[in-house]
Amino acid sequence: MNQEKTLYASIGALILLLIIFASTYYVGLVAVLGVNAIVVIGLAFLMATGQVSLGHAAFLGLGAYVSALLTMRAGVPVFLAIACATLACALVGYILAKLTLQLKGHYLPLATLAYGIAISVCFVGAMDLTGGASGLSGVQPITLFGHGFNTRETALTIWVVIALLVIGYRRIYQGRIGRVARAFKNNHIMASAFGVNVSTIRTQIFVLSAALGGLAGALYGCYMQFLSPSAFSLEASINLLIMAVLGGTAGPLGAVLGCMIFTGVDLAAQYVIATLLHLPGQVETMVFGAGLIVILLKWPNGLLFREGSSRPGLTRPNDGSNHSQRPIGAVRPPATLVVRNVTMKFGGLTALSDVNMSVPSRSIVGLIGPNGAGKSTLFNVLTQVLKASGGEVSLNGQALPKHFPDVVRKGISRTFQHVQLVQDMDVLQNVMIGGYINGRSGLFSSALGLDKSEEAQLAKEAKLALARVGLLDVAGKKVSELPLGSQRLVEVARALMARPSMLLLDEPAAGLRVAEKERLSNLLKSLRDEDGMTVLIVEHDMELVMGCADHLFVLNFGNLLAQGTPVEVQKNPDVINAYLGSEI
Ligand SMILES: Nc1ncnc2c1ncn2[C@@H]1O[C@H](COP(=O)(O)OP(=O)(O)OP(=O)(O)O)[C@@H](O)[C@H]1O
Repeated sequence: MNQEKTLYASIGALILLLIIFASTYYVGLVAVLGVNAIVVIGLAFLMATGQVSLGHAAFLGLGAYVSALLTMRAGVPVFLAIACATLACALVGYILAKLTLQLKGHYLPLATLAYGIAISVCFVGAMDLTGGASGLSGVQPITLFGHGFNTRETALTIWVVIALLVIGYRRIYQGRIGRVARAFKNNHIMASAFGVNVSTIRTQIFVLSAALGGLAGALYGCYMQFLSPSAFSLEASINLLIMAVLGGTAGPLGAVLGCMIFTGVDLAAQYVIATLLHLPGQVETMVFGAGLIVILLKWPNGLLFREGSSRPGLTRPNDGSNHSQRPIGAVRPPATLVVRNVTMKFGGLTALSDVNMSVPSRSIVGLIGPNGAGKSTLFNVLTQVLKASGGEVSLNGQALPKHFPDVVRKGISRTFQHVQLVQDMDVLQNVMIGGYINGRSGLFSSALGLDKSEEAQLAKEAKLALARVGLLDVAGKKVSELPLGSQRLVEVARALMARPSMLLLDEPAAGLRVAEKERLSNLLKSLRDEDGMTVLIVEHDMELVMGCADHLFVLNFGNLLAQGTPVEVQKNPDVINAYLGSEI
């Protein structure tokens, strides 16, 4: 049994023992702990994708009131009311996501703070419905076949829900959507370049976390049988956030442990601050607030479990198959790229000026030039990461799609000048991100475990891609453990996963050793000759470029200075003056 499973088993056993043998007071604590854990599982995943919510207690309250009112006022059966409350919160979450998730920087947490406060104020204001500040009593417990659940049965139900959620969320984290969601936290341009619609996935994950808030709230109401708006205040939201930060964002286990530790510390703090020191309760809030600041500053990805896990079994580098024998790609028709009068201006700076270029299919074409010549800018225009100020680019006679996540679907895959890998993820998972567009599974199919064969196929292809760049033996290592040169090759493997017809490589040889460069050169030739790919490469390593390119374009100050075969370009006096000097 691995460490994670042992922890799960220990937590499960501890909770079960408490539910069976502890006094009702402690069983109640276990129930509330479970309610928090349900919200925090969603909140931690939200944070893993780079989003944060300072108002999640609002969903807890919304779920609690909707479920309670449906059962009390409309006579809806409890389980149906819980489902309705969950759906209602998902709907509100969707609307709020649409309104707020486009916000950048500090504006997003501020917006979540605002709706958290606004919704909790409504709980107090809607006196007729919620009972206002005095609260709502007489909420129905969970009832099955006429039997109302007592505290122990309710706590057990809550923890059964948690067990199911943990299973589902663990699968989501490590499935197709979870993988890219964890990747776009810091690299949303990279994720988009592999076909990920970042805002759609962000919305889905936010909606899911809001729904979990609603579910938790409904269960909370059934346990407490009394609702007070103070339980869903800003302070409650901050406490939930502390639990999520404590547990870390690497998976649901951290979320559950974060809640357990928070509850333990809370009980201890209450004892020390109130009983021993006789200080008012607000001091405890201040201590927790200060704790949150320290943790966020020191461990921004959480304290206990941070990124770095991958689905067990997928990262075994050697499964006995001969990876190097199988070709990758070649599923698309050969690609021809034509660039007409492309101009790119950044304010007053013209990075590209009327550039014309034709890249024939099944060729290796080099794009060279001094620093600042506009090479990377052209790459970004060719993948629609940047919208050209003028001119047009066509692939096989058709204009490029307007949205850059769609470009990879047309067969253009790329690497980046500055390596854009998820440093804390292992190499195999990073490479699998490149195959995103070839998969279909979504959040629910992952949660239900229906993506196993797709994931296995993706892992197989990722190993094949790694074998082609000579890095199969490091598949299970974290990317951060690899030297920069190897990281660049991992990026090449990831780009191959999209099964491109055109590969754009931005300085892939930077940091490579001689033997690795030779391997890269052979790989490029084999991609052209065996897989029928077109390769466009930006590179300062002239030995590599001259050794493998069929044709070269030379940029200088955003203008096309020259083009021709490597031999022609090397003899061109303008190119020698501007870039090559007399070395070559
Ligand atoms: N997002 C941006 N905003 C403003 N200026 C930019 C931006 N991106 C690039 N530039 C400018 O455009 C010019 C071309 O830059 P680019 O990175 O394309 O050159 P390059 O040929 O790739 O250089 P290098 O070989 O050093 O990577 C430079 O003057 C650069 O400062």
